[in-house]
Amino acid sequence: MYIRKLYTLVFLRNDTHILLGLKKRGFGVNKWNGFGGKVEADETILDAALRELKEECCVTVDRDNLKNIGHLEFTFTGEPTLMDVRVFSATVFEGTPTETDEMSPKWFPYTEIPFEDMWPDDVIWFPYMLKDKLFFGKFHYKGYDTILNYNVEELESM
Ligand SMILES: Cc1cc(-c2ccco2)c2oc(N)nc2c1
Repeated sequence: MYIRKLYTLVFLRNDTHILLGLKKRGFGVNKWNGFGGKVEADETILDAALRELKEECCVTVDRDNLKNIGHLEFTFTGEPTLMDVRVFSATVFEGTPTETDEMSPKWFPYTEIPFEDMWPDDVIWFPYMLKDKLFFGKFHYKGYDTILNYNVEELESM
């Protein structure tokens, strides 16, 4: 029986590049990732995704243009929390990605995604995202660097 905590992760994409942010502090520091964070008690998951994106890189997305593309669950040996991460992507957005206290944004060609400086699960589920397939992945970590076991499946709908 886990304590489920909701998080969001947003990826901005165009035909050739994906926007990643280098986390400058806190959880996942020094890893490239999408933009996101905790869903607060007083907000919807979608509002949290839009809020975190704006806070972390000054970009705004119309909620109609934010697509829920995946769902990830992370558990950790010896810890009671389950991180329930809702993954979104957008191709239409307003504003220029700008560095903040939290994140340093950078556009990466799809052929140059820096997996060695990202969470170890990313290399496993990114291919689903990059092929525009909906996905559900469960990862059980030992610490924050080692995946003990995982499962990823393609979904017909979220
Ligand atoms: C354990 C873990 C957590 C997250 C996370 C924290 C907040 C939003 O996502 C990840 O993100 C990615 N790409 N792998 C991740 C692994």
